[in-house]
Amino acid sequence: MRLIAVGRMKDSHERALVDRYVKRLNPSLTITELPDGKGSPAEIKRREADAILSVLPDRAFVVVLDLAGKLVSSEVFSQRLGEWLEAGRDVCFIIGGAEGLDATVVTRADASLSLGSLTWPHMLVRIMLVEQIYRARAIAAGHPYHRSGRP
Ligand SMILES: C[S@@+](CC[C@H](N)C(=O)[O-])C[C@H]1O[C@@H](n2cnc3c(N)ncnc32)[C@H](O)[C@@H]1O
Repeated sequence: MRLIAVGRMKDSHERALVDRYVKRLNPSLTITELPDGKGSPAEIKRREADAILSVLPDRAFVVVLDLAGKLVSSEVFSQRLGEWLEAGRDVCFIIGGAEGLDATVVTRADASLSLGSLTWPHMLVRIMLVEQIYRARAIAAGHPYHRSGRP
């Protein structure tokens, strides 16, 4: 699996949180950080989109993190992720920068995921996404990390 994310995570506490989950993931997750775009908001989005699309592997199964994306439970996310992995394509998550994702990236996506209707800073989204990927794989493996709390 891959994660393409705009912006460098400089804060060591944030990096430690990401590492906490990434080091336990199976299959592994490779994170590619892209520099923040420069210029007007529209130019920033277009430049970041060019950079994102240029590093996407061929045949990637692209999942964008988007406010307007699909809202799913952790259990459903676990099931979907399992299906995407079994399909054998390179599952590639994308998190935008401060201006969000350009329409060209959203259009390229095979799936979209929302973490709710609140707007989160992209570094927090990265932390929450890797936790949810870890949780999804724990659910798939029957590991007690996840407790649904509901019948
Ligand atoms: C600060 S947000 C960008 C906000 C931008 N105004 C927009 O409408 O997308 C940076 C990135 O974090 C991700 N993001 C933020 N909140 C999210 C949410 N609730 N669900 C999914 N992704 C989110 C998206 O990938 C977004 O491009």
